[in-house]
Amino acid sequence: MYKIQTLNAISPKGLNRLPTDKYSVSDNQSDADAILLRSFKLHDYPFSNNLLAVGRAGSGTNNVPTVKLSERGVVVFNAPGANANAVKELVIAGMLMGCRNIGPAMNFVNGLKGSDEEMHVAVEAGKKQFGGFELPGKTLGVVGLGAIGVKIANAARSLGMNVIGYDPTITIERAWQLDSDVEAAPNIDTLLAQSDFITFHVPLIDSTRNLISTESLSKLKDGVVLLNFARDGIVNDSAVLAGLESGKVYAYVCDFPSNVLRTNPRVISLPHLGASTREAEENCAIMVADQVRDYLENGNITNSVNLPNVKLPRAGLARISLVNQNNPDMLGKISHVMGQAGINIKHMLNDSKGDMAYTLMDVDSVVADDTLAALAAIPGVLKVRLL
Ligand SMILES: NC(=O)c1ccc[n+]([C@@H]2O[C@H](COP(=O)([O-])OP(=O)(O)OC[C@H]3O[C@@H](n4cnc5c(N)ncnc54)[C@H](O)[C@@H]3O)[C@@H](O)[C@H]2O)c1
Ligand SMILES: O=C(O)CC[C@@H](O)C(=O)O
Repeated sequence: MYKIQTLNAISPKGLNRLPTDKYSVSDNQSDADAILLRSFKLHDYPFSNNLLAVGRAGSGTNNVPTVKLSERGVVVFNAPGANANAVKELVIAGMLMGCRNIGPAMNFVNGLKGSDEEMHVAVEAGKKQFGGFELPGKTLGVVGLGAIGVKIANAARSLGMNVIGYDPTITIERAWQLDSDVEAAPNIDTLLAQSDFITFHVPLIDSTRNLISTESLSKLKDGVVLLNFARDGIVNDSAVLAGLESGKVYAYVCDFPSNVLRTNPRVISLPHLGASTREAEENCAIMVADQVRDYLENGNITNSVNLPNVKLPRAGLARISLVNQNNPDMLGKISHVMGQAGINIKHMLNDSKGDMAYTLMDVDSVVADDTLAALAAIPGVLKVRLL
């Protein structure tokens, strides 16, 4: 029986992929084999020695201590693209809310008093304060052209906007998906200087902190609509406040409220709602549950952030799965142990990602415990399993 610890509400559509005869799923599990979570901050979590996998039912993994888990040979999965449409739709809504002053206009109406007739008079007299502007012909700058950024860039093109994107590590797959009229910015400063709307879709890492800061704010046009549906910290809240006061920033729409900005009338802060649709929650949970199950039962890896994709159809009596450091001669040492045990390797697949490597071997012999112990004793081998 595999033990699965859930640390956030994971859609039952995903949990149902883990059959109850093989999986015990609970939010209070000891010695879990795998953890499923969304935004739970895992950095100080006491991991069990049994832990094999962490499944992030979402895209960002900044709440997961991936380096620490890699050192323990734990595979970290995420669900790339599974919530991208949900975020795209909210960003398009955010752009429209920002340029049409929906927040201040709703506050105005909510504050009206008197009869319906008196209200109609106040509405017609007051509405001029909330006149906005339209999307066609304006330039949207998209920072980060991954699963979400590409969808937003393409949607904005279909709404008649000019789109400029910046992503120094865009993948070939994403570049193929991008509308050919999206312009590539040579650097972020060019994007900041040309855009009327700017939206961020990058992971929170050292190089993406404070992409909007007091310094970068000066590079913006006047009256820009800024959107942050990526992570808290990518846009500096104090810089935005200064921008709102000076007129550099027309409106700020974000998924990460703070006390500095929450009550500002030109700010729309949402409670981290980007991925909160029924469809996105189901997509993420199904994707991550399937990936974790395939790893636990077959050793196959799909969509891991710390290990390579390795997938081998089962063929043989037994399968050995090894997570190891990406050091020279690991395969030589592994093959030597198998040879010493007189075991012929029927199929073998090995690949690496950064400092980590992974090996799957199918064999037709019974594998004794001392062979597994000899594999585990190879310096640099972090996890060995017989499947
Ligand atoms: N608000 C929400 O609920 C919500 C939902 C999903 C994702 N997110 C956040 O959005 C981020 C992006 O999600 P995604 O699914 O598109 O991820 P993704 O991995 O598909 O795309 C991220 C892109 O950012 C690019 N990038 C990295 N550093 C960059 C830099 N310095 N400048 C420009 N581009 C850079 C990468 O090359 C990649 O193409 C996630 O990491 C997560 O933090 C938030
Ligand atoms: O799970 C959520 O609600 C948020 C997920 C989102 O932040 C992500 O990075 O995918």
